[in-house]
Amino acid sequence: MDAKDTRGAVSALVTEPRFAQRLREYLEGEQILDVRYRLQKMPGGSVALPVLGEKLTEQHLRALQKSGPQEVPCRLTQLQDPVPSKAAGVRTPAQKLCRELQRLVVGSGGSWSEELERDVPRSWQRHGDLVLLSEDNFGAALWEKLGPALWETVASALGARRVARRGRVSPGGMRSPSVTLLLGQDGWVEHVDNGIRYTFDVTKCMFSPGNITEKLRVASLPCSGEVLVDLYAGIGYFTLPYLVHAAAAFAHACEWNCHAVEALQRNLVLNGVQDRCCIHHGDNRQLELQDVADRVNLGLIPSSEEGWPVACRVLKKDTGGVLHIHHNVEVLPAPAHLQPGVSRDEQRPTKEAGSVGWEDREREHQSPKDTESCGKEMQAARVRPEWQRWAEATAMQIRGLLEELHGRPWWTSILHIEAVKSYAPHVHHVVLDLECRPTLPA
Ligand SMILES: C[S@@+](CC[C@H](N)C(=O)[O-])C[C@H]1O[C@@H](n2cnc3c(N)ncnc32)[C@H](O)[C@@H]1O
Repeated sequence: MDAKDTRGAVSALVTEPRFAQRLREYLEGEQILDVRYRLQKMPGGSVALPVLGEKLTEQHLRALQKSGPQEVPCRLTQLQDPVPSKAAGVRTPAQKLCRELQRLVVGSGGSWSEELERDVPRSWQRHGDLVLLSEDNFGAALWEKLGPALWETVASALGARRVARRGRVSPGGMRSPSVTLLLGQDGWVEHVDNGIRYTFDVTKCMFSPGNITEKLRVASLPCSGEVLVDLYAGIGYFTLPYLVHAAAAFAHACEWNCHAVEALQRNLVLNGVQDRCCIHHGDNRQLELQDVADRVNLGLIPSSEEGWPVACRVLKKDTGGVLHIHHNVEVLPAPAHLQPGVSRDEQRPTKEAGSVGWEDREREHQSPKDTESCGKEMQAARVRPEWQRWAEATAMQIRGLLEELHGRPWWTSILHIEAVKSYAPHVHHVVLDLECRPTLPA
């Protein structure tokens, strides 16, 4: 049966108005009425009923033409400009995408299947006019046969002009994304986050939308007059909020990926803060800087541990400062029987449960044992014990590094543990705000 849709057009059966109701009932009964589109009046007064072209068979047409009381004289046509029904009007972008792809596949001579339907993306990242698809979709062999029309359809269904697809972030320290541009000339995009403009090439730099809460938190930190060292600056995800909103006086931004450095340079200019930032292009472990920072950002996961010695070196040796240490902490689920009255679902970590702060606590004259008392306070506030244990071990280790470096006692204090996001099943990206000060002579 040659009743395939062509791209943008919809198959329909045309009949006289007096047969329209009977035809409609038949098509509904056979589940081939295309409810995504309205019935359409045709020139000359006939009525066109949209049908699912890929399901309409020769048998259907024969049954309709068969003489007798059920006879419905009709002919097949293509509606070039179908009008979406009300039901179609409330479709989500994902449904719209699926529908357009279905039409493309069928129109190209293929047949739609559940496998293809499962292969259609349900979510994506949008960067202005570019949609970034994940690596999990369009795996079926048939997609490739559709050529550029596939990506043109994806773009038009999602109201975009460019399409790119992500592979896995390459395992090296550069965190380079393996993103391929599928439609469009280049991968440069622009984002505005919390009033800050970021531009970067999606095919060359990583973007972490999940870090938005941390970017907002950083923006609200009181950093007036401070010097920041951002050891893993990337395109400036954190450097910029520190400079633009948190009023840091100056930032040293370390980054070894030349593409990220290029984006960072552009972003500093875009936001008018290029005079307050020095970019150190290279491996931060070789950084020559020391004794300059009031605050050090260590935004690398799964661990920034390799940067801890350099973070200690750049902290001001007479007054110390605050480290913001990112880390992925693994949380092992407690057996349900050990948690009376708590279902497994309730045990699942949530962002809200994990965000704890006690900025109000007295910080003067703290000694290293304060780390322990912080621990009790945090547990009371439902910090995961694993986060707590990791934070305490880190605080001890950093204190050791600082004492070894300067040959005198220092204290460290856990100010806050922020849960940024969790990765299934039990890995949590957390940020430890650690205050580090040299102990004043008695
Ligand atoms: C997670 S990404 C970007 C970061 C941003 N802080 C965020 O969380 O969205 C970490 C950045 O650190 C850079 N990087 C990793 N190790 C580095 C090193 N030893 N020296 C300098 N840059 C490094 C990577 O190239 C990458 O751009």
